[in-house]
Amino acid sequence: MFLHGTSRINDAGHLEIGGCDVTELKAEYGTPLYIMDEQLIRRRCREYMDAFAASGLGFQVAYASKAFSVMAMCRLADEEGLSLDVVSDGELYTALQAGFPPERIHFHGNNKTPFEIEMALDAGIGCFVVDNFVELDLLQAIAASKRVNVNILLRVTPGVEAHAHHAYAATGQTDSKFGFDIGNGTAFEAVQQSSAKENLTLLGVHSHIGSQIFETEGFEMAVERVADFARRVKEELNTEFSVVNLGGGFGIRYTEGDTPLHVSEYVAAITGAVKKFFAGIGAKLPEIWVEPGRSIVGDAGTTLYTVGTNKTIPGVRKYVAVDGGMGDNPRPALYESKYEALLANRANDPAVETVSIAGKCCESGDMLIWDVELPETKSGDLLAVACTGAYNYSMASNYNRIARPAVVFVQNGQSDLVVKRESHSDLIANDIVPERIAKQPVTK
Ligand SMILES: Cc1ncc(COP(=O)(O)O)c(C=O)c1O
Ligand SMILES: N[C@@H](CCCC[NH3+])C(=O)O
Repeated sequence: MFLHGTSRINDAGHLEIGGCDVTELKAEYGTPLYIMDEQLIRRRCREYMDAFAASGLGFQVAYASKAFSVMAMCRLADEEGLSLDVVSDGELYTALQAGFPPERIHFHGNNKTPFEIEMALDAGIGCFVVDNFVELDLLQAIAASKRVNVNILLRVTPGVEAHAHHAYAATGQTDSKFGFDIGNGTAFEAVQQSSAKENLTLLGVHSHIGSQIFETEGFEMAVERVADFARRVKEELNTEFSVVNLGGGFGIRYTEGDTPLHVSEYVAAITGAVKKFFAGIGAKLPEIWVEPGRSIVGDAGTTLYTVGTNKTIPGVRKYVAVDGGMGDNPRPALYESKYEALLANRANDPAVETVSIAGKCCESGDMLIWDVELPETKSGDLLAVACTGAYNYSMASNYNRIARPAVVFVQNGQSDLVVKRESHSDLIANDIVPERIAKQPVTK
């Protein structure tokens, strides 16, 4: 397994992250456990901030909290000077409860409810990324009823087919549930309509082409299309964009075959394209906003499991089961995502067998890794799966009524619990047995 960030093998042959031996983390917090390398998260935040600062353009780096939305992460993002992208009342609530400055929060989503819009307006968030005509009218109506003005970006689809890791993660193409299409004229129509809405201030446009993208061409093409659009809007409507948000999607290394660029290379490509394609359109270049999620937290996360049972099917394969699975990491089942793993309590032992890592859910598709080379595993061993910081905790479920794991931040030999492990009582906390049913006589 590739060792990310502060991960290393210590003298005892154990995996250590942030100076914490994972066998000790298991003793203290149990498994499954999400372990987040705080230093690596901060490093990624700074790589974005420094690269944009070096570009000389105005900018905001908004952490896409959908990747991993917990209060400690919101605080960390604030401390590092990032803005925040939220996509639901729940993510907004998490951010506000963490004390995240509302003026640096951007609200996304293709179906914001009236409740969510009111909540965000009451909180005084910095900007709505408006997705469609229904929302445009709704936002204007609610803002007018509250007598407030609100900044908006219009989400556009630039018609770029990005090389995302899965079709479900591509969003820049015309056939997408998100945004106003530039190619068919709806984006232009949206700018016209926005200008006529008294309580809305149009800052510019937003384009997010997809996720886990390794090359820069898609982003550069999106900038070119958005710049062409900006030119038309300026010429025909005399409206200038002061902000262009280019979304997230910057890839990370999950397994050997993944070839992400350094953060600075993505940023240089984007800012270079903005300087090139926006030159001569307006009096000054727009501010550039981005929304990285995966590339801030993805490789900082490791999930620690305890090995339980195994099953060998001669001539076919050996299954090794761990105490978690698709409940804490649905990505292999959903996108056939690939991961690397390490026997964390005997990390220096040579690999002697090829096994497949199964979860404990009642689903054949509950497989974390097909075919990984490991030392011979025994019940009670610890298995670490790398790169689980993004879209794992945030996409976790209680399927089979399995409690969601705890999350710890580790740094400099210290571990801090940031999410408690769910308890059995948490699992039934919202259950109600109506009296009508409770009173039924028990049938024999
Ligand atoms: C609108 C928007 N912004 C930002 C992101 C974050 O993307 P990523 O985690 O790939 O950086 C996403 C998710 O793909 C998104 O849909
Ligand atoms: N959730 C996805 C990517 C889509 C993210 C949000 N648009 C993943 O785990 O890869």
